[in-house]
Amino acid sequence: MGAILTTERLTKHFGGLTAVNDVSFNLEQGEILGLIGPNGAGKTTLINLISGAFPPSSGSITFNGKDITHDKAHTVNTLGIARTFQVVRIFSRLTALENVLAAMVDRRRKGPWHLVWDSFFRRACALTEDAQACATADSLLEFVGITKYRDEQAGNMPYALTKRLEIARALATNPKLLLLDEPSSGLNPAELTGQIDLIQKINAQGTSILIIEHVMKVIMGISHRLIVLHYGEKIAEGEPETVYNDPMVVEAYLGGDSDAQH
Ligand SMILES: Nc1ncnc2c1ncn2[C@@H]1O[C@H](COP(=O)(O)OP(=O)(O)OP(=O)(O)O)[C@@H](O)[C@H]1O
Repeated sequence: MGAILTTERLTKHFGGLTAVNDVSFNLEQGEILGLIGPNGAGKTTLINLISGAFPPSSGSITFNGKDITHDKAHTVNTLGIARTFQVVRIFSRLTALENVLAAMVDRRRKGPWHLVWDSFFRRACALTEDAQACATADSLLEFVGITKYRDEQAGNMPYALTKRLEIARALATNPKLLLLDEPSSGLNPAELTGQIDLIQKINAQGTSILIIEHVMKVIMGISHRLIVLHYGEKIAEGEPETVYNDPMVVEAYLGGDSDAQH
């Protein structure tokens, strides 16, 4: 199928600190690629670079054959890359439906008056022109399993379901590549299983996924391949079982003071 994402010698310095150092990898079309490494290894920085949150110091990023190295976050999103965050980012005073609609409005780049959330969204679903948007938002809520909370303020939703809402918001931009930053953090075992099922369901629909995860059960269970960062450098890449047993990885990450949750 070929790579949907390629980084070449990607590097990011923060002052004297090199958070990502000379990292090259491919993410294949339709793949779930796991990104692991100890705290501070550079995982979130790598996702920030790919999603256009800030530019790399050097190196390049190619998405779908296009150089996106210096594209800003909104452009990257428009091209088909969406992300979630380690700490959930949703609008707690908007309902679940409004949260998804807001993500769709962002994507459609409407004028600023569309940002007057209260007046807009209360009427949105009643307007014929936005009926399609509402139908899409409703189907996304159903897809991630939170239809019951459609008209609840997101701030009142259980934590695990806010993580699903954030995924629904990312899917609202219709991504070809989804970047998930610790989608299982803070979830109990039953919720973990549900999260794994959801990620696999998204992938089964053809969306490629790059996932950062500390919960080994999750990352080993769903990744087609793993890459490992350590002090900003890629130290291993390959089949999950092989990487998991790589002595360098055991030494750097899975042994010692690792915070990996088995
Ligand atoms: N905006 C920033 N400014 C300065 N330093 C930063 C910035 N973002 C990250 N860093 C530093 O870069 C290094 C890598 O951080 P990063 O958050 O990417 O690691 P991580 O592997 O995602 O860690 P964790 O698993 O704890 O989330 C750390 O030393 C961090 O303090």
